[in-house]
Amino acid sequence: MATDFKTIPIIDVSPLLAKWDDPKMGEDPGVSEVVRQLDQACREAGFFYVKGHGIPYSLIKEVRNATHKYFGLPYEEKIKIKMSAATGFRGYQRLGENITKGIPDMHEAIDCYREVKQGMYGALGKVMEGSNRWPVNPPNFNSLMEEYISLCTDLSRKIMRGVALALGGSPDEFEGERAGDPFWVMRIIGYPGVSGANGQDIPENDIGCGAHTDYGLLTLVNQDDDIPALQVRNLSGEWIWAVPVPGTFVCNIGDMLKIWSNGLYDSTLHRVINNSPKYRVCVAFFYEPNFDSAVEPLDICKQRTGGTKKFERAVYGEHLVNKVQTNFG
Ligand SMILES: N=C(N)NCCCC[C@H](N)C(=O)O
Ligand SMILES: O=C(O)CCC(=O)C(=O)O
Ligand SMILES: [Fe+2]
Repeated sequence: MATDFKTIPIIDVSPLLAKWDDPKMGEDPGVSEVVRQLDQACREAGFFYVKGHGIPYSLIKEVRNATHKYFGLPYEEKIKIKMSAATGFRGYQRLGENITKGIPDMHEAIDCYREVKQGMYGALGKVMEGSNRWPVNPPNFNSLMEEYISLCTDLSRKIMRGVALALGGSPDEFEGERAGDPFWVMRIIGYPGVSGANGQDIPENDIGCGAHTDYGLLTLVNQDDDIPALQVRNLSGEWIWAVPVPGTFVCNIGDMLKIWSNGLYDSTLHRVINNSPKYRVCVAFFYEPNFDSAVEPLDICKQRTGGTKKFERAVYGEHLVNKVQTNFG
């Protein structure tokens, strides 16, 4: 459960990354210190900044630059990769198309998901079947994003090994049937600056993305360096800014980790408001359980929270499909 945190901690994960595949990683003093910080951040805020992650700043920047270029194209160009139920909800959605708690969000986006081949998960996977839709402009967008996805997947897996230790488990707690074959989601998002929606026949409001929690395990947010817009809600309902810290990712916990941890860690509400005159982009990478993973409180976490389970079992793929279907009406 989130507390009345006022700031979001910064965690240097480099000691964890150096030892991630060492069977004795839990005994390493550097790793133990990272694990302690992860545990505190996950309990208090459900949000932290990650530094020392090893993903080159040049790539992080290039991903955002390419995103600015794509959203800067004329609508007719962007809509060539339109998202629909027929594409497995992959592709471009215009401003106001995504809905949060009944209100259209003032963002446009490209949604991408791990590929789901026909029949891969039976009826469970049907809605998400499809391959990603990539723009031809800017050139190399596809390969750039594929490289980025691969690095974000590796980093997330390693952070989850630290989280597993923080929960008192073995580093492999989230491997295998749980998240050894992680589903991933990536949202490439653009938020017009104030008045940016003018002339597009879209109802104006100032909420770029309404208050929500993320759906899976961990999110890595790559946001523009110069525009504060992401806000995180603390226990008393104050909105705390996750101001950009160049070179870091904002990392937060999703709904499935809340369940697995039996509420030791919570998926914290957050929202986006771009009050600046500048167009803001964010590339959010979501590291999630196996699509068909049945998620229920871990025994080690139940023991630490009074012995009873606080959440019912959820199948990750069902949770995702429910969300996707309500997001687009
Ligand atoms: N895959 C993730 N986490 N996407 C987050 C989107 C949040 C907004 C969405 N309309 C909602 O209400 O969930
Ligand atoms: O734009 C951001 O900073 C965060 C976006 C977000 O919360 C999401 O897509 O789930
Ligand atoms: Fe989010």
